[in-house]
Amino acid sequence: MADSVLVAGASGYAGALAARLIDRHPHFELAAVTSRSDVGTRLDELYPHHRVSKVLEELDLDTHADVDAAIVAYPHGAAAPLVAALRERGVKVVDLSADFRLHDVATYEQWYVPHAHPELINTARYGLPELHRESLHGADLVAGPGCFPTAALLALAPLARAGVITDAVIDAKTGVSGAGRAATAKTHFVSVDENVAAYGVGHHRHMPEIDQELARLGAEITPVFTPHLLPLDQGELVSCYVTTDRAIDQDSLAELYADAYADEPFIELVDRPPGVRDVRETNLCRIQVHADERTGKAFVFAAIDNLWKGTASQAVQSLNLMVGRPEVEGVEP
Ligand SMILES: NC(=O)C1=CN([C@@H]2O[C@H](COP(=O)(O)OP(=O)(O)OC[C@H]3O[C@@H](n4cnc5c(N)ncnc54)[C@H](OP(=O)(O)O)[C@@H]3O)[C@@H](O)[C@H]2O)C=CC1
Ligand SMILES: CC(=O)N[C@@H](CCC(=O)OP(=O)(O)O)C(=O)O
Repeated sequence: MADSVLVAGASGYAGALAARLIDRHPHFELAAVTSRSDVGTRLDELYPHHRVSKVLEELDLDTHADVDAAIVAYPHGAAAPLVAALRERGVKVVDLSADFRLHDVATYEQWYVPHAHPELINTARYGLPELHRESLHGADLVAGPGCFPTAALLALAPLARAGVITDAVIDAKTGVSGAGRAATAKTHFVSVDENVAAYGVGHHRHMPEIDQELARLGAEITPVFTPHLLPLDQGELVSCYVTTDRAIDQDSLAELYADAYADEPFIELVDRPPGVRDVRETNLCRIQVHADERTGKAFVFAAIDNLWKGTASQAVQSLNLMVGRPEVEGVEP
């Protein structure tokens, strides 16, 4: 029997895509899509390309919580109360926000806002299946990783697990959809078009998440992380420059990554620099490694689609594991 799934915040970029993936999924049934400002509008009026005809409704827990699972696509801070209400009613949840990613509530509150449900933090699993698959099987609450942490952690995990990283620089580029549906002075067409600029310099909210997850993988470092905004709608590239405690030649580096990702359906190892177009509208992460003889550093480049592998399709990948379905179902490469 199909598992019914609610998508809350479906009028936003990530929620709308999640609704489309659930609607097309062979096992899940899209039970309802909710929003505050677009109630009564068909989702395909807002996003014709997703071709989901369901009408957006105002969230009503009395009716909408009668589902097996939910994807919550609210901004951070707004997500936690809904997640808590859904968990209270026994609904499995993938939360796309940052509310349950950081294990330490003080760190969360330092970088975000006061946390409404800190008691749930330790019940959440980090939804990066390639690195934490076992913990996602049967999980009730999964925190979808940030888009930059997804790409950066997939890029760095084999070296981190090998215990060889002493330092890293993560230079990141992203498309504008990462900022969500509402335009701001920073994301307005006129600001972004024909332009490229760094942002969040020295204080981007994904820093503590990357630090936390790298430490879990065995690299207790504070990497440099700087994102740049590009005039793209979707797509994200991280260029990582890694200092290691020993020399690693190209063959050893390539072998390390080939072994680490041998059975991963969504990781593509390639021998030329990946571009965001190579992975557009897929759940793939495409990675190239380069042992740089001149500097002795390991270079790792990773490209994802921020809305897909960076959030919505990765959420479906996790949801598959949470309910015991094949991991690739509905998000096949
Ligand atoms: N875009 C991306 O690439 C990524 C996004 N994420 C995360 O996914 C979540 C959704 O992001 P995205 O789709 O880009 O954002 P959007 O701004 O496009 O969408 C946010 C959604 O939440 C609703 N919403 C906004 N404020 C509130 C509130 N206070 N209470 C309830 N609902 C609210 C909005 O609709 P309405 O105002 O009508 O209710 C809308 O449906 C965020 O937590 C984001 O950080 C994570 C990784 C990547
Ligand atoms: C272009 C742009 O602004 N991108 C966003 C990406 C946010 C994201 O991945 O989501 P979370 O907020 O859920 O971590 C940013 O840099 O904040």
